[in-house]
Amino acid sequence: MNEEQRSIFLEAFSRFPPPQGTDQVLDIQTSTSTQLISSSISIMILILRFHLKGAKLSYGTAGFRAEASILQSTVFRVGILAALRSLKTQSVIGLMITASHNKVSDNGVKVADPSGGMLTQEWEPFADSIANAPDPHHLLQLIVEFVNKENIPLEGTWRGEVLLARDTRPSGESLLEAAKQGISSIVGASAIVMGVLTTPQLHWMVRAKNKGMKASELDYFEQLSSSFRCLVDMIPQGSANKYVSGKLLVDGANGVGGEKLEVLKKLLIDLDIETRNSGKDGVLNEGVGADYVQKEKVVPCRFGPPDVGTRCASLDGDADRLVYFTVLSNNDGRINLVDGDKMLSLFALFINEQLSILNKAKDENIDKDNKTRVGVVQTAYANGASTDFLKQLGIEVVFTPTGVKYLHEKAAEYDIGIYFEANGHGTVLFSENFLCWLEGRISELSSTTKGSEEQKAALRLLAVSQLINQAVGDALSGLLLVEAILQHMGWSIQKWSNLYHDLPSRQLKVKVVDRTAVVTANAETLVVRPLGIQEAINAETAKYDRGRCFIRPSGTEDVIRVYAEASTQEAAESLSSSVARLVDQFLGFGSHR
Ligand SMILES: CC(=O)N[C@H]1[C@@H](OP(=O)(O)O)O[C@H](CO)[C@@H](O)[C@@H]1O
Ligand SMILES: [Mg+2]
Repeated sequence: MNEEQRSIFLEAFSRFPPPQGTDQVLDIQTSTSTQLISSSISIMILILRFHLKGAKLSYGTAGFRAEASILQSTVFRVGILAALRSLKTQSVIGLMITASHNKVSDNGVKVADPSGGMLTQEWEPFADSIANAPDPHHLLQLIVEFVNKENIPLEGTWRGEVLLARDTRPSGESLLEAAKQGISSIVGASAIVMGVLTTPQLHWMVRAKNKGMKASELDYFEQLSSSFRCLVDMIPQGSANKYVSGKLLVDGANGVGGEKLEVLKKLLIDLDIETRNSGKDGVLNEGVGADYVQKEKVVPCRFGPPDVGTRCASLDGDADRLVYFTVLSNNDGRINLVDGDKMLSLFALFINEQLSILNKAKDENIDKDNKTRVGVVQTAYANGASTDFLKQLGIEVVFTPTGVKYLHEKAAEYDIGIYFEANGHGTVLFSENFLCWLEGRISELSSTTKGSEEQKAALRLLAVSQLINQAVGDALSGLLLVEAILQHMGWSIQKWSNLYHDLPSRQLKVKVVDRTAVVTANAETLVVRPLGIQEAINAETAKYDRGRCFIRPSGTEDVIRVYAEASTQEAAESLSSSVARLVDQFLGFGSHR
């Protein structure tokens, strides 16, 4: 045992004295490296303190989520995983304590990889197995095996570094402490507490830090505000009109997003924002927030008739989702929703416009080889009208299963990849190659045709790449991009909303005996098991004009989700109910709503 490990051990030892019999477990490490043997003593002591209280957990689509009081042990274990990931990649890793749009008594934990993206899917089985290890013996054995299998270097000079943050949930502080203990229990990796942040801020910082860029919270705000300013400064004369210049009302979901928007707002001179539900006197996600607004299609608390016609936006609990809406004038609390699909369409239009200005002057032959590959990524939940609209623009549209980890991966294959889930989580990714080409083009144009439209288009694209979060979907950066583009186009929210009209749709959840009995293919649009159900769904769907319907097991709840679209609301309701009945018939009794 070297000096450093000895001090880690002694420090942990003094805080968490070993219970009786701990020395017996040391046998299982005898075949591993000396580094792990020595640090395993302190890990074991900590494991005993953070013992799992009997819940079955899965890393799922967005990390572990559960009732906060049972999460101490899980978060501690994810801390160990984050430290190992940092050692394996020799890079800074992120660990976020949040349960996003879930109720305030829940919490969760997820890991950001060195790129700032989600934890690699290859490590998810390990995350599941350590989260569910029944006892300290088992847990330590899993860690030892994994370290050996992955050849994780425990003996180098790099000890690992994990940036830690949490949202505003009251349980966050003690869970953050558990994460810190987990992180430092592995050969003394450093846990750097960033405090209360939005999820995308943490992902942004991890990415920036690993790229050797400025990575503080102030740097984040400065990058967002200066790139926004840059876009606004290049708005063609006469474009910005009175429809856009009005106030923007933002529902902060009583979470971290509202709080951060208040800070960002001070740096924005070109935007009049009023934040409501910023958490001072309301409950997180209760009758507020992007998930509530998008799923229920009703106004959030503190919005109502006086706001009719005003541009409104709603963030979710950890500010990685954003939707826009307007309050309808018939005073029944209903809204006109402008969702993730419409944001995607707006971004695609703007980017396409800039690319065509930029490429106008290019030599036809060069153009053929250097054509910028723009791709749009959606899921089966995207409204069919949005997909038609995008295809009409001549844009390549591809589909992935639900979950941003899939969309992000696909979008990264393009020069410019735009992805959004209908619920408002998404971003625009620019490839390194494209950015390199763009910078070259900007300097070329600066020396030949400075101030030209081509040069401005190139500068706008560069500013978009700096404004929109390159690590993960980000409500704050998404909001600024929407606002900049609306000002650029001189569009009101109504004009934006009228780009196309959503097909009426309906989502239901059906409780079944075993949701894993449903196996899907083709980006979740076809059911291959149980046999026969897809044919039955097809027969129902065929009865409806513009009917489209699919089912899939949720990755975050114990339900089968049913999604139906049709030419009228009544038809969408009817199709979804018939298919929910089919789910009951094939998969056991249940109730749906
Ligand atoms: C229909 C729907 O909104 N599904 C959501 C939801 O996943 P499910 O697997 O459908 O439960 O939570 C995911 C994580 O937040 C999000 O990525 C996804 O879009
Ligand atoms: Mg969220």
